[in-house]
Parts: sequence; structure tokens; C-alpha cells
Amino acid sequence: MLLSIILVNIVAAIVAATLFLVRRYDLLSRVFTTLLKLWYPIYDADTGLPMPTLPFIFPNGQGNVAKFLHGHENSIKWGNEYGHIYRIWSGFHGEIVVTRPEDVEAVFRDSHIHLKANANDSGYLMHQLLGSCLGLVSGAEWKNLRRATEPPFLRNAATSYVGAVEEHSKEHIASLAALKSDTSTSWKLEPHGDLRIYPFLALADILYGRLTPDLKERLLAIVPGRDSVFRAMVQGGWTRFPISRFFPFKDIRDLRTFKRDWGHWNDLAHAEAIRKRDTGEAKDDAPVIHMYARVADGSMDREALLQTLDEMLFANLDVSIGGLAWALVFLAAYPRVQDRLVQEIRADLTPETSGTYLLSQSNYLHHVLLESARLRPVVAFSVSQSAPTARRVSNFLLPAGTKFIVDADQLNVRDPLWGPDNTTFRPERWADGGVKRAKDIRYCYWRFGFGPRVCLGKYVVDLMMKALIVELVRGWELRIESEKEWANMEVLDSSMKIACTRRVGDEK
Ligand code: HEM
Repeated sequence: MLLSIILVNIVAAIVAATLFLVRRYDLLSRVFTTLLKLWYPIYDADTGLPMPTLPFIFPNGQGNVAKFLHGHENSIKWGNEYGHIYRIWSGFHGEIVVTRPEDVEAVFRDSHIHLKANANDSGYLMHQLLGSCLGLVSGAEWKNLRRATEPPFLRNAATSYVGAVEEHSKEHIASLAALKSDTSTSWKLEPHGDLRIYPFLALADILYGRLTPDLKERLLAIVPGRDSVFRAMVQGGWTRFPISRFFPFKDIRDLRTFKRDWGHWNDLAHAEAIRKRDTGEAKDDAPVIHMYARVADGSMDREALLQTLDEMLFANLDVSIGGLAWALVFLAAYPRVQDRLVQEIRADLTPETSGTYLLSQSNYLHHVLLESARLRPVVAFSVSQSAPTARRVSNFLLPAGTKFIVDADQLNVRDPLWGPDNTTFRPERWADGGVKRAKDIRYCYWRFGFGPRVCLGKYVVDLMMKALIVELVRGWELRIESEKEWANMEVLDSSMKIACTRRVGDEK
């Protein structure tokens, strides 16, 4: 009896000591770093030196937190420490970070035949949430899904949404001003929180037809659950592993609840769109009717459709809000640019010209968006994908299937092409005679993607952002309220509050 008690205690002590050492010296990470480098060797063709590689941190590698939440800081830090081409880990998957235009071109010139990384190398939770969405599938599956979902996003289609989107932006700004202003002459805008709902509802109306109050309420009720699953996916951890579905983790339960509610809500919205069509209440078929028809005739999978609709309404809209917030912060911080924009709006925008003005790709408003997205791309690193053939990139020979990501911050801000005023917000650089010659910037400016496969929503998202910017700046003068010296771009932050003061002569 005594002997067995002693033995149990010895075993417990050994296990505790091992766990302590494993945690204290991060042994799992060290062991995996060594193994992964041996398993996936990459050497410089001339010097024979191994590719600079970040250590693997168990279990996420660098993971989404380092890549996306702290991407802007890490773009600089990793570039300084590891050079212009290096490798990071997303889970157990190596991803080569390319930072120079010539390397981007070598990889992305045939992006339409690239293979997207399975669930963006983010593991089980991401696979269940968005693993089959348009942006993360490849080959024939991608072609089918793109064909079935792209009609409402083509440039021509975007022209038909102008009136509705303008109406959404007017209503939204008017209700914010009424809610937040004591005096009706000034109020404070908190870009992220105050604006999120605007493109969300505007895009939902485009996809499903004008939502009834009940559908709108039900949709908004799904948002917190979706946010919580997405946050868990970004944090990673055990839900990266498929085995996590057998454990009573809250994140797995939240995922199941969200997927059930999302499917149910889409069915209700589809039924309502059909009702409106059949009663003649709606002039045109809502796009969701055609998308459900593609599921019914077998050319698209229901799960792929639901995930693609999630991708459009949740995943990509969240990044759009970041982009919109930055554009407004820049306008508030650079009064000269704001004044010039207001002049252009007063001169060029009338009810008859609003479509042409808002969809133009060459006016000052468009240049404001391009410049804002240059300085603060919505994410610092692109999603992971591989080319179908081997590539020589810088001095490294990389086999087919090697995964690549692009350091958008390095390209957009710190590439010599943009110097010497590369950190200044100067929309004029995009005017004729500036840097905008397509060949100069084709692989040196990341916004909607490189090569032939690019963002599906690019015309619609630009329209939504422009309509809101126009509505805001023509009625209200924007200024940053901050203790800091805000004219220095490095201290600007997209979560800063923006003071909005009614423009003289615009009192209602
Ligand atoms: C400022 C906001 C946005 C930016 C900067 C942006 C940028 C991008 C980028 C870089 C890609 C990846 C292209 C690739 O390399 O494969 C992408 C894909 C995609 N985006 Fe956007 N996006 C934005 C907003 C939106 C919105 C609002 C939608 C909603 C319809 C949307 C729908 C999509 C879809 C469905 C894909 C996948 C396309 C495909 O793989 O065929 N995006 N976007």
C-alpha cells in the first residue's frame, strides 16, 4: 500500500516537473520549430543558407493574432529582423512572406489558378465557418461559385444601387446626428461603432431586397453570436484541431448555434423575396432568389452559398468598416484634402450626376479612397495561397504548392516607389501624371488583390464608402479631437473620435 502511494507520488511529480519545463522553456514550440524546418527545408540557391524563418509558437504558429490583429506592427518588426522574404507559421503551415513588387509579380501573375490555403490555414473553427466560401476555394469549385454569385456585384449592376445606397447613407447620418447631437450643430463620430450597421444593412438590402423590420431585427440579433465565433477563430488554440468538436467547448457550441440561425434566417429572407416577387411588390428579383435557384439545380452547394453570404455580410464588411474609418480619420486630420473634396462635391455632384460621380474611378473622391487604403490597407498581410507551379522568388526555388502571403503594408507604404513623401496622405499622387500609371503600381499596391482573381465586392464596397463619405463631409466639417499631435500619421488611429460640426450655410 505504502509503496503504491510512493510510486503514484513519484509519477505525479515527474508529470508536474515535465509540464513545468515544457511550459517554462516553451519546449513544444522549440521541438516543433526544429521539426518543421527539417520537414520543409528551403535554402538560398547561391549561398545555401536556410530561408529566414520565425520560430513556431505552439499551437498557432504566428497565427491570426500576429498576422491580422498586430499585422501593422509586425510588418515592420519582422521585415527588420528577417529581411525582404521570410517564412512565418500559420498553425503547422509555412507561409512565405513576399514584400517586393518583383517577387509579388513572380507569384501572383496567374492568381486565377492559385490554390487558396485550406480555411486560410486557420484550422477547424474557420473551416466550419468559412472554409467553403468563395474567397477560400479553388479550381472548378471556385469558378462555379463565382459564376453563381457574381452577377449582383458586376460594375453595371452597381449602377442600379446608387439611389438606394445614397438613401441608406442619408438616413444613417441623419439618425446618428439626431441621436448624438445636443445642439444639432455638432456631434462626435466614433467611426467603428457608429458606422458598422450602415454598410451591413445597405448590402443586405442589395442581396435580399429591402428587408422587413422583422427580418432586420432577426438579422441584427445574429450579429453578436457571429462576432464571438469569429473572435475565437482569430485567437486560435484548441479549436484549430478537428478533435475539438467532441469537447464541450463554448466556441464549438456558439459555432453550431450561429450556423443554425444563419441558415434559418437566410431561408426566411429567401421566402420573403419570393413573396415580394410573386405579389409584384418588388420590381426586380432579389439576387438571393437566383442564388437559391443555383442550389436547387445542383450547380452550387447550400453550405458554400451560406458561407459565401456570411463572407459578404460579415467577414468582408468588417474589414470594409476599417477602411471607411481610416478614410474619415484621414479627411479629419487633413483639412486641406477635406476642403478640396467638398469643393469637388459641390461642383460635380447633382441628383442627375450622382451615379457617374460615385462610380467614377478618376475623381478626387476616388483618389481619397485609394490613398487612404494605400496608407492603411485593411489588413497588413493577404490571405494565404499557392501557385500551381514551382517559382523562383528572389534567390529561393520554391516548389509548386508553396504558400505565399503578401506584406501589404511594406508594399503600399514603404516601397521606394512611393517615396519621398510615402507616409503623407496625398490623394493628388493618384491624379494623371502621378504614380497611377497602371504598370508602375500593378504589383506595388495591394487593395482588392493581385492578378486576375480579385475582390468580388469592389464596385459595391467603393460605392457604399463613397456615398457615406459624401453625405458626411458635405453636411459636416470633420476634425480630429485629440490631445496628441494628430497631423503626424503615426499617431493617427482609426478608433479616434471625430468631431462633426455643421457646415456654415448648411443649417436645416
Ligand atoms: C474595403 C473593403 C474591401 C477590401 C479592401 C477587399 C479586399 C479583398 C481582397 C484583397 C480579396 C482577396 C482577393 C484574392 O487574392 O483572392 C477579396 C476577396 C473577396 N471579397 Fe473583398 N474586400 C472588401 C470588401 C468586400 C465586400 C464588402 C464584399 C461583399 C460582397 C467583398 C467580397 C469579396 C469576396 C466574395 C471575395 C472572394 C472573391 C474570390 O475569391 O473570387 N469584399 N476582397
